[in-house]
Parts: sequence; C-alpha cells; structure tokens
Amino acid sequence: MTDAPTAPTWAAPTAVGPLDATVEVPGSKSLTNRLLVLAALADGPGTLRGALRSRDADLMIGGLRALGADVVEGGDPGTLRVTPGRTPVPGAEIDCGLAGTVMRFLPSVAALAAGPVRFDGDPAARVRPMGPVLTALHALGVTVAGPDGGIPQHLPFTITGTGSVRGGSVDVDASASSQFVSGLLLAAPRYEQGLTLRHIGTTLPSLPHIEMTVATLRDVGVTVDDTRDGMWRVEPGPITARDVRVEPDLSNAAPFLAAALVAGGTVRVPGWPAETTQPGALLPDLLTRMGGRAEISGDVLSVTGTGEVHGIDLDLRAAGELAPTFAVLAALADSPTRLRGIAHLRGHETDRLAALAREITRLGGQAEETRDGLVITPRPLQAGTFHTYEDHRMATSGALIGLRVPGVEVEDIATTGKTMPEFPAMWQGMLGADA
Ligand SMILES: O=C(O)C1=C[C@@H](OP(=O)(O)O)[C@@H](O)[C@H](O)C1
Ligand SMILES: C=C(OP(=O)(O)O)C(=O)O
Repeated sequence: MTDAPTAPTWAAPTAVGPLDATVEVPGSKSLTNRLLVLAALADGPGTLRGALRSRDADLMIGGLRALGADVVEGGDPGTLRVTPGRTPVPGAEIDCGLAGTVMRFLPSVAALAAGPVRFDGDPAARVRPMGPVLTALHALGVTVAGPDGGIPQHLPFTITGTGSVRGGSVDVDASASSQFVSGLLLAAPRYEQGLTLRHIGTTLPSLPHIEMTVATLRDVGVTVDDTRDGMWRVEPGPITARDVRVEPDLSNAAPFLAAALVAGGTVRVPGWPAETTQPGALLPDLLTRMGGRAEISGDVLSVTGTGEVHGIDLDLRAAGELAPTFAVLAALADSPTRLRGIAHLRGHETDRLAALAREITRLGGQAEETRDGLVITPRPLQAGTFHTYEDHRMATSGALIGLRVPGVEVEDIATTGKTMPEFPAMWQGMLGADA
C-alpha cells in the first residue's frame, strides 16, 4: 500500500478546543439538479433560488444548455433563470464529469431530441453503472449505442431520439442506484404515454431520493402514483414553470455536525427544513445515537458533543451518501460499528467501501468490508495521508479524522468542489481560524 499522494495534500486542522460554530451550507445538489432538469422541460421560464453552484451543478447546467435550454445567473450566483428550449438539440455532447445525477438524469431528456446526443465523463465515471437506465430507454424505443455494440453498461454512449418518446411500461433493476428510477421518472411527463416503472431488483437503495423525485414532479403539477411498493406511474402532461427556493444540502452538513461529536462543543446549521425528502433528515437521530445531542429550534439544527463517540449498528440503505461521515466517526468511537445495506456504494464516485477500509486502515485503524457494508473497530489513529480518489465525501471525511488526529494530510481537498467548493474555508471558519 503506497502512501504517495497523487495530488497536493491539505493539512487537516486539529481542533484545539470545543467548537462553537454556525455553518451555512450551500444548496442541495440533489434538489438543484432535479429542479434544473424540470425547469428545462417546463412550459415556460422559471427560477431557482439558493441553487448549488459546484462542479456537479455546473455540469448539469452545461448539459441542459447543450440540449437547448438557456440558463443564466440572475443577480447572485445562487439564482438561476432557466428558459426551456423548444425541443432538445441533437448533435450535443454532454460532459457528465463524475456526476451521477448528470449521467443518470440526462439520457431520458436527450431521448426527446431528434438526433444523436453523445455522453462521456471523467475516467472514474466510466466504471459507474449505467446499464439499467439505458436498457430501459432502449425498451421505450430510443436508440442507445456504445463503442462495443449492444446496450452499453457504462459511459461513453450515444442516445439517438426521433423527436418524441412513446413511453409506456418498463422494468428496471435499480439495486445499484436509485438514480436509474429518478432519471427515467423526471422526463416521463414529456413522454407520449407517460411511464409506468417497476423495480425488479432485490434491494432498492436511497428511497428518500426517489421520494424527492416524486415530490419535485408533483410540485410542478405532474400526477405521480407511488402507492404500490417498487412501482411508479407518471402521467403525461405539462411541467409547470416555477420560482423555487432550494433547501440547504443536509448531506453536506453531515461532516460539520459530526465535528461537534469529534471535537466537542456545538455546531449549528441554519435553514434546516421542517420537512424534507433529503436523507440528511436522519442526521439528528443518528448523531444522537452516536453520543451527540441534537436540538431543532426554529429552522436551526444544533448538535452538541462531548468528544465521546459511540459505535453503532446502522442500516444506511436509505442514506448511503452519509456513510463516509459515519465510517470515520466510527473509527473515532469507543466501541465497534457495523454499517449495513450499502453494497451499492461500490459504484459511487469510487468504490467507497474499499476506499474507506483502506484509508482508515492506513492511519492505523481497523475497518473491514463485508458483503454490504463495513465493520469498524476503533484503534488509536496516527498521522498520515488520507487518499480521496476524486471523492468529495472521502475528502470531507479525512478532514473529520484530522480534527482529532494530528498530522492528517488530505489528498486533493479541491475534490470537494464536486458539491461544496467552499469546503476548506468553511471548515477553517468552523474552527474559528482564517482559511
Ligand atoms: O438522486 C440523487 O440525487 C442521489 C441519489 C443517491 O444515489 P444512489 O442511489 O446511487 O446511492 C445518492 O447517493 C446520490 O448522492 C444522490
Ligand atoms: C453518490 C454521490 O454522488 P452522485 O450524485 O455522483 O451519485 C454522492 O454525492 O455521495
């Protein structure tokens, strides 16, 4: 196991005392990218306020522009005015970067174009699973081609539409990613017969993210029936243009709130929604189970810790994107932890189960992969490089370990730009230090 970083490292600051910080987190990636897609397919111009500006959001904006939508900043960077193109433009090239939401949400939109639209992304994106969404589009009469013949299972690929999509019924195995379902449902109101989608896999991750898709569709006037488990029916019809405010990204609040448990003291996040479909809604309960105290007062969530962290047995199927934060919390706990239900993390930005096990072990901890998760047994940790594999949540997790363990160097902290470019300054700000 080599320790040589492949990108510059960032010296993670250690906490010198209990925290007392208020951290404003930027807009939700998942909501921003859904609302952008719906705005681009709507019946008139619409506006997003408090939208995330980050690599994933900019890639979504770039993809939608390539498909004919006009997206402009209105005043401040978080205000985006979106004017739909009359029909998606053929001949477009879409760079998905490493964004699951772009590679899984835009093929069903590109299918509405009359002509080819080519998709590609980062080298690391070319191993993320795509097969089920492309097989479904093929079954709905859309031409899908990859470099090797057959239905492609990964980027790159080309979608060639005829100007309209028939729609109808499809079976999709979404056990590798809920985004297969969300991507198909988002464009479905624009399909002639709408869409009936049935999940045929044994497990279904990230159900809150599918509920988020259903809620955002309903908010723009689309009729969705989700009364049967593992089945969704989207009726064809117009998508109403709207002026919407994006909630803060609760998953990106996770490392800051978890910091209160690691360093002791209190971290407050304003703008905490009273109701939300974001999986981060689980944070107050989960952080309490690991030794913190959570309080919601008005729209401010406060988490207070003592520096003591307890191990947990946790099924994170519904909220896999929280797993990196909880894995490193577990490495700093006073008893073992088992994380379950997250086999699909092997297809995230990197194989997160392997990456977390390797990096925790590299610092002297004990973390083992199981079939569907991790078992982490606390051990004293030591200085070293925390490798991040172009994964924003690995980078924020390395910072969290560094609060407690002096001498942690986080490789490529800039990779947090995927969803939170301001992370290094926000982290220093939480510690009361200058960036
Ligand atoms: O639809 C979304 O916005 C997301 C769904 C989830 O994907 P998976 O179901 O692939 O885990 C989540 O992990 C990802 O960060 C965002
Ligand atoms: C899995 C994640 O991202 P993506 O949207 O690229 O799938 C994530 O942000 O944790």
